[in-house]
Amino acid sequence: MAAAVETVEWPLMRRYEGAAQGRGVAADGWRVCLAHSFEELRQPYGAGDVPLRDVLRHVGLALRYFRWWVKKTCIEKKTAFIDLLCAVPLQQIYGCPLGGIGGGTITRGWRGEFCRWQLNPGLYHYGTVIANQFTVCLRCKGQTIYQQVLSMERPSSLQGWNWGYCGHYAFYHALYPRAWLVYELPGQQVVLTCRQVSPVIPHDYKDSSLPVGVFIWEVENRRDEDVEVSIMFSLQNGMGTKEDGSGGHWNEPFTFQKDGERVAGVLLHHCPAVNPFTLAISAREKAGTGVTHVTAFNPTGLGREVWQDLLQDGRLDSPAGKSRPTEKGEVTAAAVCASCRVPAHGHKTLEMALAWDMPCVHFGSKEKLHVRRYTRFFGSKGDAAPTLSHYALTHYEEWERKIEAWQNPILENSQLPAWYKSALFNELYFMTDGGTIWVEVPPDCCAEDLQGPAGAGLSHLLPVLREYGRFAYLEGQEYRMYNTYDVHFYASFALIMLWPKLQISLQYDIAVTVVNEDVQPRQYLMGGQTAQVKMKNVVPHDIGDPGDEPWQRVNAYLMHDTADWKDLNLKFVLQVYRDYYLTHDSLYLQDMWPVCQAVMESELKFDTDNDGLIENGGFADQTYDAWVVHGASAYCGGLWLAAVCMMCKMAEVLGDTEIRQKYLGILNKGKEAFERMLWNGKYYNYDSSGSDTSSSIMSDQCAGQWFLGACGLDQGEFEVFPKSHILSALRTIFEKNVLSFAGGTMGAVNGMRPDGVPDTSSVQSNEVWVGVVYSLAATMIQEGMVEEGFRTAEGCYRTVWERLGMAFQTPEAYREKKVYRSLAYMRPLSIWSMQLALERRAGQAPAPAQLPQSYTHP
Ligand SMILES: CC(C)CCC[C@@H](C)[C@H]1CC[C@H]2[C@@H]3CC=C4C[C@@H](O[C@@H]5O[C@H](CO)[C@@H](O)[C@H](O)[C@H]5O)CC[C@]4(C)[C@H]3CC[C@]12C
Repeated sequence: MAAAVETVEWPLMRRYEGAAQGRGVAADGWRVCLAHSFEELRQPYGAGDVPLRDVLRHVGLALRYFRWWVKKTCIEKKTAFIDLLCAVPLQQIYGCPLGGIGGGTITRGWRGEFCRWQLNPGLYHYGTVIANQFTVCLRCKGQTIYQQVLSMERPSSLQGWNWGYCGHYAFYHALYPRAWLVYELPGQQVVLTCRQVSPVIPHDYKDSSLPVGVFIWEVENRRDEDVEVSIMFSLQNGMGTKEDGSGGHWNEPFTFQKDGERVAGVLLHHCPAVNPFTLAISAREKAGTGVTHVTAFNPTGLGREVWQDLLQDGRLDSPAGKSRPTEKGEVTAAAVCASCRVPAHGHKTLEMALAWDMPCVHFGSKEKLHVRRYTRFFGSKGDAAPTLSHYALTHYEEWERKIEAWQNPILENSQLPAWYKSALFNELYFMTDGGTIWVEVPPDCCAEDLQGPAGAGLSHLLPVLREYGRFAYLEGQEYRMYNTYDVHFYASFALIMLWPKLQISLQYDIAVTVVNEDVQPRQYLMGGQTAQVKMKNVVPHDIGDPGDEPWQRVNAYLMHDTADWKDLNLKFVLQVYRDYYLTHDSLYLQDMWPVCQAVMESELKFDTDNDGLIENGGFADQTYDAWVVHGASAYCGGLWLAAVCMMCKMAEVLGDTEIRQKYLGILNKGKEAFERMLWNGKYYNYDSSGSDTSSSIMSDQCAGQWFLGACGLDQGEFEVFPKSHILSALRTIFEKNVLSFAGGTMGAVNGMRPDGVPDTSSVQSNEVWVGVVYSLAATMIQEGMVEEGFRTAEGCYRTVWERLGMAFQTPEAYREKKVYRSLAYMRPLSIWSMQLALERRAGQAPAPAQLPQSYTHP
């Protein structure tokens, strides 16, 4: 047993028996031995986990939901936007997804499997396609000495292949958007390192949109003789759904040459009635590297012909011409093989790619045809797979240089803990694998088409959307709503810091919906009341369901009527100023200003006693949508004061003295009311209702301060919350919600009673929300509690990535024991606010925006 790896640093490497470290593997990231298995298997939160009191409280909701679910799934034959009755079972298998932003994703597992598919936008198919493999063939002196599928599986199909690779000799290492698989080939003195690269590059709006992934195979020959090495990449035509056998799919070999660079491979044309696409597997031809192929084979049979073909000479037969279209019930696959000679004690590289071209997409309703972002560079005819493959294989080195230039300053900072470096980059997987879609605005589209019937009067809407397209990502893979806004508030830090133009574009889309309405009546499931889908002058909950027609029909969420939610409007105002502060985009600020005023006007009606502070409505009227709030509250009241403060600041920047005066008056009154009604000497009470749990300690009580601090609006004339109160509240949260919960090892519980027992008054007060914990950690860092901030966030990372096996599917929530809720969720992207807080402390954050010339005070 070599076990040369430090197991404290890599707790998931205990079973590693190899000695190889691989070639060029990053020093930081998430590392796991392929033989590892996670001991704790959690369950999705289900009806059985609901305490009797909550059962009684939610019985009406349960009945209404059940009725709605039956209608949706059994009568309309559609899937539910949240399926509480059929949760996706937890599989502890996922690794880095392949693909850029918004062109679809194919996730590989950490054991190398192709297992999670999101080619139809926002709609996931979970299933490992067994034919999708890399196989290695080694030949010495003209004889094949070793041929092995690089998979631990022993499937019932393709039994003519040599399966069952020993996982103790391989490990996986992820540092998104790259990942490495290191295979020691037992007894062969050959080490293979497969580096997987996707084009996810901050501030890049071209290559980051491409639906491609590259696999660079580094082959190390430690023998005293030369070895001929072949890597075969096999792929099924389709995603492993029943559609693969629907007939009419076909494959064809291709070569593509440009600027003296040549790639060769096979195109797999997949031809369903809706959203047809072409997959391409390919390799780069260069001196000393030969590329061969099998155009079509049966992946459901024994696979002997392909196996023998490779075994014979380390090459594939390479027939010319295309395959015939498949019959109904028939499935087809193809393979590409790259081969080279590696000298004794030498090293060689083989470069392969997977590209997919689904240029035009329909959502579930099939009403509108959308054209993906990458088509502006590669065309929308559906013939781009060869050029995409060539582009990927000739540009990945440049992508890696850019990725390293972005990541290295953080990775090389010895002050930062290793787990944080892994968390920061790996959590970014959701930017592409959040059901993400990035589409073009049609060229014939005019401002009126985009602004909706009410005409939003946004002067730069059209140029922004024309230049940068439209972007949407899901609340979660299991919560199928695009751009859920109360949650995006947390995640938006990743977007504004890395792809600011996409955040600006998303905000324009929200602004349009604000001024528009949808008067269609419907019943809301939580309260049972009937109200219209979307009211004018309020921010929607979400931009729609990809199973329907997003952008066109917003507010897929029908648990509550969110026109009465207290946080959505405020979160719009807070993001507008934050975005302006970080981008200095004054045109954006000017366009958003009337919208901010409109939503704040709507919000003012929630200040029923005119004390300058809004009140919650006695139901779960904010992002904690199953945790009731009465009267003034730390969470919404704090967000309100922060938004009022930002209204003053924006009015100042824009020279709008009247509005500035108005909100200054509200701010002064509201601050006084907030302190009087909620401050208890140690922290801000959950709410002012005086109920049994109104003195609960909410981990998110400083959310307003979090945003103010991120925008440098937390001191001097802009000090909204007294510094001493914020520090005392954060210390209390650290002591109670973090250290007194699960021994301080699982992050912060949402609600804690002052006596150190979690608040079980609602299903959500008793949960840890990973994204909230990362934002809390950022707030702590902003306030100088750096160690506490890292300790708080570390609990979540270690729980999710190291203990529960939920890598690349970080859930919204977990409890101390047994259950989790909503896998692969948007909110944890808030970890990027920790990075912003660290950069601000180090003096690297952008300078505050200057006043635009035309808007300077008179
Ligand atoms: C009689 C039955 C056996 C008792 C059943 C009780 C259940 C009906 C409820 C118990 C737990 C409830 C769910 C808790 C969370 C939910 C999430 C929510 O959607 C999104 O949640 C985010 C918070 O996590 C929020 O920020 C986003 O804006 C929301 O889009 C939808 C409701 C629910 C699923 C909730 C439903 C009812 C229970 C299952």
